Amino acid sequence: MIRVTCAILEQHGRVLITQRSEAMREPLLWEFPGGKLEPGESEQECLQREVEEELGLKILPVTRLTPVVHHASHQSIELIPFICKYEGGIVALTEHRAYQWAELRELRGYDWCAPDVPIVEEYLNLKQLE
Ligand SMILES: Nc1nc2c([nH]c(=O)n2[C@H]2C[C@H](O)[C@@H](COP(=O)(O)OP(=O)(O)OP(=O)(O)O)O2)c(=O)[nH]1
Repeated sequence: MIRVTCAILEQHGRVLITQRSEAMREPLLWEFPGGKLEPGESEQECLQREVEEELGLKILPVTRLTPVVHHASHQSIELIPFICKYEGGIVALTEHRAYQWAELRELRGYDWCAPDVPIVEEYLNLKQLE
């Protein structure tokens, strides 16, 4: 099982979401930035490293939400979400096709990677936007 962390990065009541590029697996779907856990790394360290690599941003993971296990034909992943605070930097995309600071009420309208769907629901539930 591949373990992947992802950041629900909040700022000014919006959340940063990223669109996977044509070159990535799951092309053009939306996700929360993050990536695979490396040996010896904590989940929070992984997230800080990945968001710095992918977006050039400093973040602080604050609240861990419920991990989602997803079985696809070629692999199984455990996607581990954290609500995160922005700490610094300006967005500079290195891998993704696009990003959006999405309003919470718009979040359900994006074409998400399958494992992200329950995470969006848990997050909106937490924010009382059912
Ligand atoms: N980062 C991220 N990956 C996600 C999400 N939802 C989801 O299904 N995934 C999947 C897509 C990929 O199969 C896997 C993460 O791989 P990745 O390619 O983004 O991570 P990485 O940068 O560490 O990997 P690599 O390209 O170096 O091999 O998890 C999500 O919200 N964020």
